[in-house]
Amino acid sequence: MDKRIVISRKLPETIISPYVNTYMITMWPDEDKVMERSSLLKDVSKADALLSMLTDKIDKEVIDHAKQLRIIANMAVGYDNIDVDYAREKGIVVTNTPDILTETTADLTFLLVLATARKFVQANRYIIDGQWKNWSPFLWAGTDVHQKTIGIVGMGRIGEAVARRAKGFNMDILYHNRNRKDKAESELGAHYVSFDRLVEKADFVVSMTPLNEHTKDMFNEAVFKKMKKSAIFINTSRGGVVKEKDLYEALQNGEIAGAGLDVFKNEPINEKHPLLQLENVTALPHIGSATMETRTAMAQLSLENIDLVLKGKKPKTPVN
Ligand SMILES: NC(=O)C1=CN([C@@H]2O[C@H](COP(=O)(O)OP(=O)(O)OC[C@H]3O[C@@H](n4cnc5c(N)ncnc54)[C@H](OP(=O)(O)O)[C@@H]3O)[C@@H](O)[C@H]2O)C=CC1
Ligand SMILES: O=CC(=O)O
Repeated sequence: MDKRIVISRKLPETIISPYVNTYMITMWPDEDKVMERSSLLKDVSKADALLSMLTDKIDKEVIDHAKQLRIIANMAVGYDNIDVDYAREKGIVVTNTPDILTETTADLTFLLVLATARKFVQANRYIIDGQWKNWSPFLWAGTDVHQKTIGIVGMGRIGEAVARRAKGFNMDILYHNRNRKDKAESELGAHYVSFDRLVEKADFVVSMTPLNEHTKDMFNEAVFKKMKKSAIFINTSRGGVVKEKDLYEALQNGEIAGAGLDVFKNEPINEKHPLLQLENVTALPHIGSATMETRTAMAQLSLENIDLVLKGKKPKTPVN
């Protein structure tokens, strides 16, 4: 037992137990509090492996503190919280958790499409608050999802899984990527269009792109102005792809009809944030992949990657 794994959030014992006789494991004791920066810096200096969360900023400072770190296993598919290039420079492997969360995240994304279109959360709050006095013809009338046009920006693993759900609702599927996806076009009947055409034509604009220097703030004032006034914007990728002030103004001024948001620029978003005051926003606390099955699989894959690298083998899901 000479190798040390640092885990930056409390994980269930059942997930950790296969490794406790092989590795020294230092685990942050809190499930819902981010590991303090000072503890991260201190612990990483002695670690051979770090199992990080998307809430940990793994930047040059952290990497420079690491003296013998061989792997950063991020318990997420997105890795915009990690300076991957610097890790590579230092010979540290970075891994993520692709595929195993695809269907779960697509379910949540499509849930946001439906919930936002049908004002699900607002109608639920209305009945619980005792405001329902009568059935009436247009009470909480939303908009149809079936047979509408969905536009997916970032037609990758999750984007395609969202498109499969949209096909089941007889939707027209538009998508935009930097590269065309022939299989998605032939199997799902998805149409490749420019970003501008997608935002102009779609009834539901869904963001599924990773956050990077090219996608940062890609949904901004000019883009919201191009959307239909009836359009609904869904974001399950990263808050950083949206200029939230511009989104707020578009929603407030009726330039678009609604938004379903699982992710925000600063998480957790403050409950007083202007976006959360709008009736036409359905908001969730970054729970795209949050099912017991999927989160367990993500933690297990992260530990498998660590185990492989510490045994001198190739990890299953490297990003660098
Ligand atoms: N809310 C949540 O809980 C979750 C959020 N996520 C987020 O979803 C993201 C996507 O995950 P996943 O589908 O597995 O990733 P993939 O890498 O499979 O898909 C991302 C897609 O985005 C496209 N893309 C990249 N850059 C651009 C760009 N500049 N413009 C347009 N398209 C672009 C890529 O295609 P191309 O290279 O051809 O452009 C690719 O097809 C993650 O990075 C993460 O941020 C993931 C899981 C859960
Ligand atoms: O946001 C979640 C992820 O896996 O990325």
